[in-house]
Amino acid sequence: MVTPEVRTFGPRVTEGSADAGTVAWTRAQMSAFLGARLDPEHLARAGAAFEGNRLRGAYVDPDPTPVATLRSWDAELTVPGGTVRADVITGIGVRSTHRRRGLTDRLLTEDLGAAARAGAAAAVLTSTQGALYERWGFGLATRTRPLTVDTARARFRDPVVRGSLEIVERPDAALALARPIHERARRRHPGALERLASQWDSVVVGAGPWNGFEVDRQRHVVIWRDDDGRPAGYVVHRVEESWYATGAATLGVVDLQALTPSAYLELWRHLCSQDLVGTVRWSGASTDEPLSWLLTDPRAAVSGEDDAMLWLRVLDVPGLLAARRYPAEDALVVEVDDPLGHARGRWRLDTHDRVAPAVTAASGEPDVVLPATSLGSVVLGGVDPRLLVRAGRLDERSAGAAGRLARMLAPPTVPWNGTRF
Ligand SMILES: CC(=O)SCCNC(=O)CCNC(=O)[C@H](O)C(C)(C)COP(=O)(O)OP(=O)(O)OC[C@H]1O[C@@H](n2cnc3c(N)ncnc32)[C@H](O)[C@@H]1OP(=O)(O)O
Repeated sequence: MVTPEVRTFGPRVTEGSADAGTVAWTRAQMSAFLGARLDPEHLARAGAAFEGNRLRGAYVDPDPTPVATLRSWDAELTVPGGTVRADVITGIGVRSTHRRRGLTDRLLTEDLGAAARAGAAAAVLTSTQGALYERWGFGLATRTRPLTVDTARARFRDPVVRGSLEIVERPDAALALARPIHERARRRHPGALERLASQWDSVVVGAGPWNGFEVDRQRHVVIWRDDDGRPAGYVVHRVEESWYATGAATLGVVDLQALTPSAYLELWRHLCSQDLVGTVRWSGASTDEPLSWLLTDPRAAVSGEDDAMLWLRVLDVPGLLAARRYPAEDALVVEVDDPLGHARGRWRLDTHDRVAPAVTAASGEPDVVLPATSLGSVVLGGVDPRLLVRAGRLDERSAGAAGRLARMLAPPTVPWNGTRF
């Protein structure tokens, strides 16, 4: 059997058409995900949407179409108290005739190696399958928890309406207002990512390669301004089940970002007070939404089952640990086991200086020993190290070390990534 050759390149689009390599790569990736068959115009749009990304493919010559694909790019990832550069990975797809031959392993191992050499502190992905990515050192770091509101029961405790709302019809105008809000909001949530222009397209107009760039005309963007007229929150929503049969539609929240408690309250008041709406549902909500605390009847807002969102793979342990801030002053020696090598080692994490935590190579006995997957899960603060001790996934070598680590890693807000990719 011929061993496929791995090639990496950037997409090229000139005068409205994508080059042959970009077209073949995009077609292969769409087909691995059972996606839409794109015509040349849309292939060029897909290529343009991938601008600045790394396209990796495994090729069996002379076939110009790769049998396996992977796409990645650099983006800022929020960590508690700061940001790091992360390698964002998506589009891993293998032709059905070439599965289970180690092609994902090759593409992913190469991508992680290149990202580590280029100085990325971590790699992140969202996954179609939960059992897949731990073998490459990814740990589940953030979750979402769907929120469903019965609008007939939702009465807000605070009757005073603040600020003003604007329904922005034009997508470019909506984007110009929403983007700066998101840029500030994402820095408050460990696990949040900077968005590519193409990701904004999919949020605001609902168009992307997966649906043949079909515009979702059900989407509406509402901006909230404070009493001084400053934009401080927005919601993108769409009707999921029409009011036509029942007189009570289900409104889906696509994205909601609020910079202040008032922005959050007023956006939800708006969502829940519309005529012809019986239910509001946000599948991508955080696991600590304050909504039910704003209502006279907390049970008007019901939370569903958690879903896995962001998987994180640490590539640079000292870089990542030194970039975040810690609410507790302490010092621990942490040993990380990593078959791929990127995170392997023993470090002393000293957080006595709250502004400049020290991470140094250590030779003494470790207080905790954990695999790279567990480090990926705890490093943003979304998973308590004591839970992983109970699950046999973190070894506490000195008494109470997992609790001390939990206090050091506690995040300012629960990690949340509201952008699936
Ligand atoms: C970040 C993202 O892009 S998520 C999207 C993932 N892609 C998809 O779901 C599209 C459809 N599926 C596919 O294209 C492929 O089946 C993939 C990408 C899931 C796997 O690709 P393959 O090339 O077959 O994987 P590869 O042969 O490298 O297998 C590597 C390891 O993962 C294991 N593995 C492969 N698929 C799965 C799976 N679905 N669930 C659990 N383990 C799996 C293999 O058994 C192998 O394990 P081993 O190292 O212990 O032997």
